[in-house]
Amino acid sequence: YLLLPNMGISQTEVDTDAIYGMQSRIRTLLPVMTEQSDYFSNYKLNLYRAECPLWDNDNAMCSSQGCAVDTLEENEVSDVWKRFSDVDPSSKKNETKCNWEHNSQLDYCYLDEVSSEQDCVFVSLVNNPERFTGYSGDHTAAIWRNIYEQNCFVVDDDESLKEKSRRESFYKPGMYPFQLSPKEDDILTISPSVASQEKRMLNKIISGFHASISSHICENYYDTNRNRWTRNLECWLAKVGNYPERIENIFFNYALLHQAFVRIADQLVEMENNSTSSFCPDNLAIDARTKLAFDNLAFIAQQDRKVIMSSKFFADEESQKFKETFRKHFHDVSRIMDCVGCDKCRLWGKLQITGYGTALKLLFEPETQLNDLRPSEIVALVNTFDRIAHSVQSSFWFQLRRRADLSVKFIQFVIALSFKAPTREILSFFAEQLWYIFYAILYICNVPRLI
Ligand SMILES: Cc1cc2nc3c(=O)[nH]c(=O)nc-3n(C[C@H](O)[C@H](O)[C@H](O)COP(=O)(O)OP(=O)(O)OC[C@H]3O[C@@H](n4cnc5c(N)ncnc54)[C@H](O)[C@@H]3O)c2cc1C
Repeated sequence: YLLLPNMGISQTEVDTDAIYGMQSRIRTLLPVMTEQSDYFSNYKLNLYRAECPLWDNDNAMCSSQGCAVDTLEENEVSDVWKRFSDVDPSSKKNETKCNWEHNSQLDYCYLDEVSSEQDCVFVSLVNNPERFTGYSGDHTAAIWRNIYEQNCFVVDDDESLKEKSRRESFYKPGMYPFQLSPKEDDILTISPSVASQEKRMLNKIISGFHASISSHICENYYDTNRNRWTRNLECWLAKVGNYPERIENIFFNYALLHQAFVRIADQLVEMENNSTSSFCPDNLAIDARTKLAFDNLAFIAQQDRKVIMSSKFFADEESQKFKETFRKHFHDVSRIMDCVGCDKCRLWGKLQITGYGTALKLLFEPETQLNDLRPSEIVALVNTFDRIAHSVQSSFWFQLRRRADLSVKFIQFVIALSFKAPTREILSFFAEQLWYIFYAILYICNVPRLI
C-alpha cells in the first residue's frame, strides 16, 4: 500500500525451501482436519449482527450470489460443536480445566463468542469456500486503506510520507473512518524508531493476510466469459506476483503460524506427561482421526526447525511496553473485519484474523495454554494455516506458470520469425499447448506432492 515501500517490509527471516519441505510433509494432514472433521470444518461467528466500527451508514452490501453464505440450521450443527456450546466457561471452569474467561490482557482479537454469543451462527467452511466473489470497488479500497493507514506502522523517519498519505486519503461521504485506538496510540505519535522489528512484524502479517486472500481469489477465479472457475495468472500477477515483498509476507505468515504449532507441540509433550486433555472441554469430544492429525501436524512442525523465524520479538523493555499498542492495533483490525460488505469475505476475513490473533497469543503470551483456547480460536488457527498453505502452493504454481508462459512466448516469437502462414499458426497453436503438456507431466510425476 502507499506506506509499505518505506516500511522495511521486504526483509525476510524465513527459509522458503524449508517451507516447501514442510508443505510436502503436512499436505495430507490439513484436509483431514479442514475438510473431513466435524470439528475443524465448522465455525461459529457473529456474521450478520456485529457493528462496523468505522462508519455509520453502511449500504455497501455485496448483492452478488457469490457473496452469500449458507448458514447451518440447528439440526445440521455437528454434535461436537453443540457440546462445546453447552459449556459455560465460568461455572464449569474447574471441572473442565478450561480457562475461557475473557482476558483482554492476553487476547489479540475481538472474539464473537465473548462479545455477542447470542448473535452467533454456525457455518460449514467446506460449503462456503473462500474464492472470487466479485466484491470490489470503493468499499474494499476504503477498508484496506483504513487497515494500512490507521493500523500499520511507519518504521522509517519519513515524515513527508506520513503527511502525504494523510492528505491523499479518500473516503466517500459518511465513510470517513473513526479512530479506533485511543489517541496516544495513533501511529503518528509513536516514534518510528521504537520497536521497529515488532512494527514490521504487524505490517508483514497484514500484508501477508491481504496477499493470501488475493491468492485465493485468483486461484479460484470465476471467468464470466467462459462461465467456469479457473486459475487466473494475470489476476495473481497484478495482485501478488509482481510484488516480491507480498510473496515474502505470505511466507512470513506461514512461518509465524508454523511457530505457533511448534509451541502447541511443546505443550502437548508436557500434557502427555501430566495426562491433561488438550482440547477443551475434553479430548473425547474430538474423534480420534482428527486428534491424531492435529497432534501430527504439531509434531511435524516441531521437527521442521528450519522454518522457524529466528528473530526474538518483544525482547527488550521498550518493545515490551509497545506490546499493548501492538495488541490494540491488531484488535482494531479484527473489528474492521465487521465492515466487510460481502458475507463470505467477512466470514473468511474474520476467521483468518482470529487465526493470526491466536498464533500471536500462543507466541507472545507465555501463559497461554492450548486447553485455554476457545474452539473458535483453535479452529481458526488450523484453517488459517490451511489457507496460508494454499497460498504458498499457489505461489509455486503461478510462478511456474509465469515462467512457462514466458518460454511459450519466446518459442512463438521464434516461430513467427522462422515460418510463414499457415505453418506459423499451426506451430504457434501447439506451442500454446506446451504448458498443459508440461502441467500433465508434472501431474503424472506427482510433482505437487514432492514440493
Ligand atoms: C477482509 C477482506 C476479505 C476479502 N475477501 C474476499 C474474498 O474472499 N473474495 C473476493 O472476491 N474478494 C474479497 N475481498 C476483496 C478483495 O480483497 C479486493 O479488495 C478486491 O478483489 C479488489 O481488488 P483490487 O485489485 O482493487 O485491490 P485490493 O486487493 O482491494 O487492494 C487495494 C490496494 O492495496 C494495496 N495492496 C494490495 N495487496 C497488498 C498487499 N498484499 N500488501 C500491501 N498492500 C497491498 C494495493 O495498493 C491495492 O491497490 C476481501 C476484502 C476484504 C477487505
